[in-house]
Amino acid sequence: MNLSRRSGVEIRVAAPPSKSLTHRALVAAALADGVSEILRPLASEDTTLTSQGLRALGVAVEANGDGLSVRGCGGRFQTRGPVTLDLRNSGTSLRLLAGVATLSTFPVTLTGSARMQERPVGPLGDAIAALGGEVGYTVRPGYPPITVRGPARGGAAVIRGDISSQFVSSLLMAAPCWEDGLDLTLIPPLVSVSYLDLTAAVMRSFGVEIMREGEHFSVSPGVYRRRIYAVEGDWSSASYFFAIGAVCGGRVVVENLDPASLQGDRLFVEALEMMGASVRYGEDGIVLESNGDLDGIEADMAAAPDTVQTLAAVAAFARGPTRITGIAHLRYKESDRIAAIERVLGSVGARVVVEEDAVTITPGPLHGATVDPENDHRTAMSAAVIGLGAGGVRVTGAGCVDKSFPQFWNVLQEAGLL
Ligand SMILES: O=C(O)C1=C[C@@H](OP(=O)(O)O)[C@@H](O)[C@H](O)C1
Ligand SMILES: C=C(OP(=O)(O)O)C(=O)O
Repeated sequence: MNLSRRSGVEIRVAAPPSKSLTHRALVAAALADGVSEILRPLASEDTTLTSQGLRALGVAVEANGDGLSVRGCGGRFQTRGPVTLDLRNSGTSLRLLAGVATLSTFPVTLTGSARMQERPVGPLGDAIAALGGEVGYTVRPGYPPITVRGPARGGAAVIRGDISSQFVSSLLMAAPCWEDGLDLTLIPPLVSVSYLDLTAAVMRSFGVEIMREGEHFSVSPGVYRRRIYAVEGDWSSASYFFAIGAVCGGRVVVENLDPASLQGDRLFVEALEMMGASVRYGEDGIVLESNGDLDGIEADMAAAPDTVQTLAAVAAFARGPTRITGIAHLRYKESDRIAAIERVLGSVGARVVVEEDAVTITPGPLHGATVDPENDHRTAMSAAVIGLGAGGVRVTGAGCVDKSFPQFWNVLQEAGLL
């Protein structure tokens, strides 16, 4: 994909449905006591992997118009033998399904791409074992492939919070179906905490009880109630459009976003405001205006990991350095995203200094480059932002956006930006 420099953009786009909420709604509906309807789910590689995984566990997930109809299993998967799930590159699918695999009568092996086999799952495995499940690893302890065998009783467990919130979401979502529910204590520091709010919100909307006090969660044994669930728009996917407005200058309107959303990536537009863009929550969308003059900032992005690369891309266009903190856990994503920031921004002329938990980006005269996103969708989409701001950027392997946002390049084309 070739990106040329644009300035003074005027675009109106709709955010695609939320990936995180689609995964969660599928899992909750699969555990519920009847047929649920999921309206406006995200159609993407990763959410399809969650649907396929649930089907392999015996749950009927069927297209119903634009939505999905899910016949819940009532808390026990009716498997007829051992199951192997290939969740490819989807961390959320693998981690969420590892917890609910304790609800299968037969062992479930969860595996994925070569990169997925480098993404940790050990703290989740240890917690499942402490709660009464059986856990084994066939290649490397603590990494997929992981085999989970239920039943788990539930009860009390402790888990570290600094690697991935998905471990916690996984235990929380399975917990209502365990005899003793769950009392879970998280060991700080906590990363990606906003995703735990999303998990709790979806669980509550499917009728189960979950309480949080600081670092402590408790979930009572209970039943997910079937329901009609409409998926709101995705603030992470929307970040690329806001970023384009900020670096190119002009006016960008993004529709289909809830201004009161619990999604942590809502923080991203606040970062752009600090950099000098103006943001208004209008009747028919979120409106960003910018004259392209941006200041460098300091931002703690621990709660919003998926927009760190978008912010790093914008930082390359600011007047001074930007320091982004709270990001050590980006090393465990689809790629090592701290290395990706250093590599991509370095290749277009910005200077990047990496620390254990931070990066500092110092803008320089920018020039074009060929960017290989190394199969990381967020690297590809943030490279598009750099390309539209600086020009002369070619993104190879552009199809990797299918993971979370298959329409990304089409939306740019329809907006007249390609
Ligand atoms: O639970 C979720 O839906 C997600 C949690 C985050 O991961 P970590 O908790 O591993 O940081 C985020 O990066 C991922 O894209 C989606
Ligand atoms: C990290 C991501 O997803 P996952 O962990 O589900 O692979 C992402 O979408 O940026």
